[in-house]
Amino acid sequence: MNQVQTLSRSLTKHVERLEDRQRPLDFRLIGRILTFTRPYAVQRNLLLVTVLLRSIQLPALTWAVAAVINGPIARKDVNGVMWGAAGFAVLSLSTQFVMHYRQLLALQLGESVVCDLRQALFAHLQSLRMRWFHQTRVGRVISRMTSDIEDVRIGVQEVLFVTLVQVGQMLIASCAMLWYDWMLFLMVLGLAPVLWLINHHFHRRLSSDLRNLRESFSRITATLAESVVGIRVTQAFVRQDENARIFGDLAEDHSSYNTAVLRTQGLFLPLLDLNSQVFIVLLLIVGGYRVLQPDSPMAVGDLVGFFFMANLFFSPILIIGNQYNQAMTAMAGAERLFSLLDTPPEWSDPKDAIVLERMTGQVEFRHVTFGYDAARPVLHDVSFSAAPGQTIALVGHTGSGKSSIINLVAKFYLPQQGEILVDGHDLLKVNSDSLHHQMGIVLQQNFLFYGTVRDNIRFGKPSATDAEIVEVLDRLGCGDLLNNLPDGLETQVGERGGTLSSGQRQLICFARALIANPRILILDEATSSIDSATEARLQKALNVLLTGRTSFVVAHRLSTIRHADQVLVLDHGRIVERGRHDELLELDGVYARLHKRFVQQG
Ligand SMILES: Nc1ncnc2c1ncn2[C@@H]1O[C@H](COP(=O)(O)OP(=O)(O)OP(=O)(O)O)[C@@H](O)[C@H]1O
Repeated sequence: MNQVQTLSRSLTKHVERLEDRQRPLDFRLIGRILTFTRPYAVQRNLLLVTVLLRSIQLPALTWAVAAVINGPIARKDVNGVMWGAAGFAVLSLSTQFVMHYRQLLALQLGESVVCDLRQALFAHLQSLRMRWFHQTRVGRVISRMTSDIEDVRIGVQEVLFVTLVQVGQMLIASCAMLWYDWMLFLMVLGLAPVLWLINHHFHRRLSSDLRNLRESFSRITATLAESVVGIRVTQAFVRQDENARIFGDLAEDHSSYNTAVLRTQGLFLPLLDLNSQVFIVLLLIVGGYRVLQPDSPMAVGDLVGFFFMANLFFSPILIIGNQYNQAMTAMAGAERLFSLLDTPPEWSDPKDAIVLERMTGQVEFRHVTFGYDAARPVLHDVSFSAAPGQTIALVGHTGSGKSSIINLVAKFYLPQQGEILVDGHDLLKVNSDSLHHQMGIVLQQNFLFYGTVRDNIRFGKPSATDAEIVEVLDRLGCGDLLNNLPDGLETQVGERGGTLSSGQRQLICFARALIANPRILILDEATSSIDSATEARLQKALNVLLTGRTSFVVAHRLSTIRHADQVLVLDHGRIVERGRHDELLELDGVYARLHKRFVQQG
């Protein structure tokens, strides 16, 4: 198999993992969506009234035309025709009025439901624990919030009420046809399933063609995105021709699916039309024969009225077919949305959780064993104690368990065995918010949110004034940082802080942590290399940040380790050495070897 086929295959696999776009109607799900309309019961009930009126109005309009033809026109009664036309005009005006309000109310109801659903989903997402976020792809979370909710919105705003109007219209048209001529009505009833079957088959085929089309489009966009992001690698490895060939294949693939969609539409739409024409021919023959009978109870006007009603009976079949398709899409979206809403957080604080008032910052691990997957522990029987105000440096090879320890201190995960105590309280029994309020975290990636420098620093203390922010920056020895920024505190940091240098980003993260004045500080030192002047600055700021609080530092700088009260050396999830820097050097073990490498690299 050549490379083009391999890539296409792997992309196909990726796309095959796309979630199902449709699922059968499920009244449990529909009921659940409808519970979101409860706060808007008045609006929803008014909407149902307009739906009822709409289903009556269209047949009534048609009936009025037939009545005028059959009555005043047949009698050549000019006055009657004028009154009839006026009556029709009034009825038609009221029809438009009701249609306007039906659409408006449906629009408002759909928007309200979607807005509430989005908020419920966002609040729920924030309550989920770290493991869920690690296991779930961001794209999936975003599509819950966007395309799935959008499908539900269309379901509420359009599908539900349009279908009700159409079904109502069909029922009333059926009654009218029965009244005009029950035999002709039976003929119409016989044709309805044929039309429904053709329509259903058409939609199924179209839906499968459209799915192929969507998937091929996803392959194109995925390849395009990769090509743009990875252009440097492409050019460096002179892969342009190869990539162009792969892209060409995908583009041809997409084109063939597009043709298939058009071919399906081109085949079925005339077929549906033909079906209607056949129906008209049959109705003309049978209806005409019945009217022409000398003792026929059916007048010409009745036949005209019957034609109109038959049209009102058949046109909803096509519309309902379309809506049915949309409804199945909404079902798939709703099912995914609700299954996310029903995902419980991995754990919750006990009801009587201890609220930590003012912590001293004493932390103790007692025989802690932990694994992201319980069957595969990454920390084994870890025990240590950190006195208030101490700095604990975590050192070890990559994957040795340093970040896992800070994940446990921060109560992002719970251990499988052993206990973690803060101020003597088992973390399991501690109220998480009260812990997090007194905890500061500075991560390696320096995550900044979209907004200004001020917004980002205030994240640590929403009530902080500008004076407090400036004071914190001064304490960190980086007051001049603001002068170097184009708009001072007002400077936009761009997406993820993209408009700032990595040193500036780190300082802002330090300020964000310091302004909250945490009792426990967690710091994953950045490994990115920065110039020595910035490095010295960060070190000074770091010393300020660490002073007076219990700190856990995943240390990458020798100076941080030297100043630590305790260095914990990890190897394959176990603490293999512990002590101060000098003591560990004397041991001449794992740490001494790591140190040698540090010094050589440094
Ligand atoms: N979210 C996760 N899900 C599953 N396994 C994980 C997760 N995070 C880390 N691990 C695994 O746990 C082990 C310890 O990882 P950890 O991140 O604690 O190491 P580390 O010492 O901080 O490494 P580094 O210095 O590279 O950041 C590794 O084997 C890693 O593959």
